[in-house]
Amino acid sequence: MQLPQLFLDKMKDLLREQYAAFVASYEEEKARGLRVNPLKAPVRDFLRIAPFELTEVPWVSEGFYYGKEDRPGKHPYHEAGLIYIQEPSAMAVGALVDPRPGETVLDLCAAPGGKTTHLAGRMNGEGLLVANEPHPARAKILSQNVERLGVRNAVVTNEMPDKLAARFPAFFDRILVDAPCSGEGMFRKDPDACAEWSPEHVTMCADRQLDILESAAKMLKPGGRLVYSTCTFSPEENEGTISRFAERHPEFAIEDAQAYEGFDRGRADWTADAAPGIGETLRLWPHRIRGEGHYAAVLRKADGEELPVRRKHAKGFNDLKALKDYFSFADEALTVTPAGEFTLFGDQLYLLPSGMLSLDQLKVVRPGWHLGTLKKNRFEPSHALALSLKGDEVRNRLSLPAESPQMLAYLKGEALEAEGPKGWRLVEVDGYSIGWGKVADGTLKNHFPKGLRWTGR
Ligand SMILES: C[S@@+](CC[C@H](N)C(=O)[O-])C[C@H]1O[C@@H](n2cnc3c(N)ncnc32)[C@H](O)[C@@H]1O
Repeated sequence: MQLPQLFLDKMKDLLREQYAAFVASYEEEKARGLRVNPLKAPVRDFLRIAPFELTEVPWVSEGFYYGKEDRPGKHPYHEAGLIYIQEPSAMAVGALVDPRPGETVLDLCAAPGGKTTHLAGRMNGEGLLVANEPHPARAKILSQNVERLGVRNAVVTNEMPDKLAARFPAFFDRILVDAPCSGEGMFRKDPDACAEWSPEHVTMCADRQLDILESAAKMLKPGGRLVYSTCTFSPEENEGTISRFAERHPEFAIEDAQAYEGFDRGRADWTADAAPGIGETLRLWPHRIRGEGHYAAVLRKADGEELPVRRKHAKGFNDLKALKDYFSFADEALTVTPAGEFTLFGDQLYLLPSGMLSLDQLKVVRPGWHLGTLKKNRFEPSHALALSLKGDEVRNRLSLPAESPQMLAYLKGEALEAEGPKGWRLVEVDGYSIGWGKVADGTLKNHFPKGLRWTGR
């Protein structure tokens, strides 16, 4: 692989005796990783059914390497949201954020959603997760991944960080800034990052990272945890950005980020005016672990009183007459009735996560748990609702084995034979929800979304 000469010269200077091993790592196979989604299945249950060659990623309980011949991204379990394909080093970041159920969490640079879905899994559907991505097309992909993994408590926004900072001052318990960067750590995986690289790009990225951190700092509660990460090696974007931020923000202290075998520490000698604690940040190197390059820092904002702020809470939509068809659907098809603060976007019905602030004037891709469409005189449940439901939350289900011809036919959008009562039926793969069907006269009409169908397979 052809790496930029200026990049190689710089790495040689920094790494010295480790340089040869570092360069040799570019000739090695990249590590392939997947993360089990605990919102769908506990890890031990997934391991019982997984048809892949899995070995544990040492730093994340939900993370596994898979074999070279495996194609987990093309398996019905992927479609059902049981797994997320994620680069193993990147999994370390979600674990450092370490969110708890019930907390208020922000993922500020979130697409395509690897870390958002990791955080969501750890929050177990409780609390509020705001996932933001300024690039519109990427925000859409983020939203699709939130849907596929059956996340109930996330709001997806498409904003610049400063716009969010004005709306959410001192609001979040934990914030992740997985910053846009020069991507040096991904050259092996992503040749585009390699082609874009230049010293000027590194400097531009470092300045942008500082701006993003400024917004994040405003949105964190006193005592809150801020995790900063990049997938690049350049000290300017790692120790440099964190040191510049810490100098401007004495209310933040760098905390010890938990290290595992093969993880290295941030280098105070690689930046001018290194912040105290820079040696407690993490560097992950491809020649030291089975994963790509990453950097991560954990910071804590000092406890203290913030000036009281007036918050405008999201106003729910509670027109019971308009919601009548939704409640009839829930009565007939479900054993639970998702309820709380509803919100309507056009004819699309959502449930807002608890504690959500007003979304007025913000670009919102997904305002919460998508329940379905309020059609004229009937309610049609959404694919997101199907993916987030467990078997015991629905009255009627049809579980198909992953390898069965019926499963493939369902994913291709075909109708299936089905006995039993008329009405909505949750289709499952080996007991895990994957979509809706509607039964009448012995036939299950296929409601697997057209855009997701497995055509050509
Ligand atoms: C490293 S990627 C995030 C990867 C993601 N966290 C994941 O795990 O899947 C950085 C993201 O930041 C977005 N971004 C670019 N400029 C930004 C800005 N000024 N503020 C916030 N995010 C930005 C990029 O579009 C990109 O999607």
